[in-house]
Amino acid sequence: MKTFEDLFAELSEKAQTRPEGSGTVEELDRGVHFIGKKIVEEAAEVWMAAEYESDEEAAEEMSQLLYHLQVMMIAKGLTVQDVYRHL
Ligand SMILES: N=c1c2ncn([C@@H]3O[C@H](COP(=O)(O)OP(=O)(O)OP(=O)(O)O)[C@@H](O)[C@H]3O)c2ncn1[C@@H]1O[C@H](COP(=O)(O)O)[C@@H](O)[C@H]1O
Repeated sequence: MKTFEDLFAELSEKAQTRPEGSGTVEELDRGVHFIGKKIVEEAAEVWMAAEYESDEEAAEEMSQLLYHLQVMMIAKGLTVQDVYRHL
């Protein structure tokens, strides 16, 4: 199990080292517009899962939304502190 911070550290490392086969690297290379579309898509999937699917499926969709949000953070050069200061 990974925390939000664990995942952000992992994705940041992937962005630096660019390992073969990383979906994160692929998504970062596709840029902010593509990442934004994934966030919108996953947010809708969270909503639908919360209304019509199991709690487990909703939790999984939420995890995917958090993932794509973190990819956007990295694409924009933002840290977790940059986001936390607004919570
Ligand atoms: N948490 C995630 C994660 N969540 C979502 N995704 C990606 O986003 C896709 C899921 O969202 P999509 O809707 O595009 O795909 P889908 O099959 O339609 O899924 P749903 O429609 O059912 O939501 C997956 O196929 C992954 O490519 C993730 N990819 C990676 N991670 C984490 O990020 C780490 C680094 O990943 P890589 O960069 O690929 O090594 C991994 O170790 C994981 O912990």
